[in-house]
Formats: sequence, C-alpha cells, structure tokens
Amino acid sequence: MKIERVRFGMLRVPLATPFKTSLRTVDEIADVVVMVDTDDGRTGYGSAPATAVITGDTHGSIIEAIHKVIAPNIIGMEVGNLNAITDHIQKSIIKNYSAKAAMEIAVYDLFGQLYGAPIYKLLGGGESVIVTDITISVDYIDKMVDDAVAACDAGFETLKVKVGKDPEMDIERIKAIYTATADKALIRLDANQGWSPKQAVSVLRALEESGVQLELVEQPVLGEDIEGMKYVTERVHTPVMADESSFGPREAIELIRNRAADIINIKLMKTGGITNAVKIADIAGIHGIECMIGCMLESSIGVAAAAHVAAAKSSVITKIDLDTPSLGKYDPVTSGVRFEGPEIRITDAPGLGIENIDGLEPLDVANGAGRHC
Ligand SMILES: C[C@H](N)C(=O)N[C@@H](CCC(=O)O)C(=O)O
Ligand SMILES: [Mg+2]
Repeated sequence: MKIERVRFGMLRVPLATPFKTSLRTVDEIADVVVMVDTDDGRTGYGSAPATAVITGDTHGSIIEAIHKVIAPNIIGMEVGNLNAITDHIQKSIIKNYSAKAAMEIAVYDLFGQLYGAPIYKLLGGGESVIVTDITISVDYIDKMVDDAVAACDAGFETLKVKVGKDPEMDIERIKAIYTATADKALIRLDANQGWSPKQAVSVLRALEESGVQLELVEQPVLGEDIEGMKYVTERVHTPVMADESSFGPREAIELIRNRAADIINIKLMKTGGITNAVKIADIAGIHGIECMIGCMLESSIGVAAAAHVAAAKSSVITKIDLDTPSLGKYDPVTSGVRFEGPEIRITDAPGLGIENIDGLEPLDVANGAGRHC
C-alpha cells in the first residue's frame, strides 16, 4: 500500500453555543480535512483547525505546508513504513504542528487499515470507552452557572471552566458554579494564559481559602513564562497543568525538569500528531507525571485520533478533555469513534473507522483554492 496523493476539503460545523475563552470567541468548528489516497484505493483521513492564537496556524498555512512541503516528501512511501513516514512528516518543515498532525492522523488511519486494526490497538491496546469533561465558556456569571447545571444534567461529571478574563470576577464565577453544582461535578479551571503569576496565586489562594475544591488549574500564565508557571506551581495547593507551555517532547522535558507544572496537557495539534503525543506520555510516565489529552475547537476526526491515544496510554493520560464533538450542533462523521455525551466509544473498525464525512467541501488546492484563508 503506497501513498499516491493528498486531497483537501473544508469541514464546518456550527456550535450549539459560542465557545469563549480568555483568548478568543468562536461560533463554528472549521477544519482543513486531508485525505491521503493510496495506490490500492484506500483513503486515510486527518484534520486540523486554525488555532492561530495558540499554535500560530491558519487554514492557509496548514494547506500550504502540506501541499508544498509535507505531501511531496511522503508520496510514494509504503504505508507499512510508518516510522519512516512520520519521520519525514516531522523533519520536512519546522513548526507547522497542525499540518503535521493532520498528516500523521491520516497516515495512522491508513496504517490501521493496512493491518485491519484500530489505532489504539496498534498503540498497545486499552479500554475502548473513555470519559470526557465538557467546557463551560467564560461569560456572565448567570450564564456560566446555567451552562454548568445543564452540563451536569446531561451527565457530565467534570466541568472545564474557562476563566482568565478578570481575576476578581473569576473568583465570583467559580464560587457560584461550585455552589450550584455541589457534589455533582469535579471542577477544573482553564485560564488560557489570562492571569499574571501574582494574580494566579491570589485567585487560587482565595478559592482554596473559601473551601472551593478544584481538581486542577490549566495554563494560569503566559505559555512562554516557564518561571511564572513554576512560581504558581510552588505557591498553590491546586495542581497546575501546562497547556500552551507544552507543545512537543522538548517542552515537556523542560517543564518536568524545572518542576514548573504538575500535569501536562497533550494535544495532537501542539505535538504535531500521534508520534510525539505518545512520546510525551512515555516521558511523563517515566517521571511519574500525569497527563491530560485535550483538543482544540476541532472536528471529530482529529478528536477521534486523540481518543485512540488516550485509550492506549490510559496509565499516564488520566484526564480527558475531548469535548468538541459534543459542542457542535451535529457530528458530520457517523462511523468510527462515537461521542455520546461524556462517553467516548472507540469501535474496533480499522484505523479511525471513518466511512463518510457529511458536508465536506472539496478544495481544489492545486488550482489555488484555500491557500489564502
Ligand atoms: C475544546 C477544549 N475543551 C479546549 O478548551 N481546548 C483548548 C482551547 C482550544 C481553542 O481555543 O480552540 C484549551 O485551551 O484547552
Ligand atoms: Mg487549555
């Protein structure tokens, strides 16, 4: 089975309610979809969103990196030589992690099809049902409380509450949500880099002193501020998780060495795909550090790949934030991994098990389509 060509599509799914973080507000999932075709008529699927404020990637940059650089480097390669292909993907261009992730996901999908096994089994196997949290967007307090209560009623037992807009308001937001959802849900916070180190310590200490129990706080300060992460980690009881501070294995090692975070959030769009995600889980495992697997606001194609990694690495990846398929008005993918409220069920279909993607709009990239968006 040889890689013959790469095609592109755009996939858009409206959200049930806008997704709001300290960094951005979004009302639709919009992914570049890659279809990697083989000489024996198979197609592997991968996808990537434009999360410019986190990864620096746009739809145009994802398409250009794949079309001009990554695809020409792997066309003609045997799918069975997975390690050689992922090596080519990673080394063909620096950064461009979302483009690399989309391509790796598609190639792993093909690898699974080649051997007739789901990706999580090829990664070592594991439990095929995992449980995700759900995001509560940052908003007016009443709206956040209503969203949190509705999420609990829908069966979610862990809420990932977005903060980082205004420290004083954030304290009030969390106290109100904590009271309204008492004993029904575990609360994790994500400040998306919105606080200074001193603000983070003061907000978290205020919450701790008022008896609010938090599971963890994600990325309290700027991603590049490793000293700031360490400052917060050393001064609060609440476990601190690195998200924007941790992209690939190198950043994970630096964070662990500096004791700058207690937990690492692995996302395929930051690692450049499955290979580095597994490496980070292994590095963290060696150091006794737990990980979360997360996602960007992205389609269920990329999230399905992350679910396979989570299932295979469950001894280290103990926290799951794979909620975007639940935030969309519908799931355009109706086979493979199933997203049913908090439960994510991985089927034993080969690779990712994707048969069809509803509403996928083909992009004629060779003739210039999509490369300027
Ligand atoms: C969607 C997920 N729950 C999440 O919050 N992911 C990111 C933000 C992604 C985005 O802005 O697209 C995170 O910061 O953890
Ligand atoms: Mg985060």
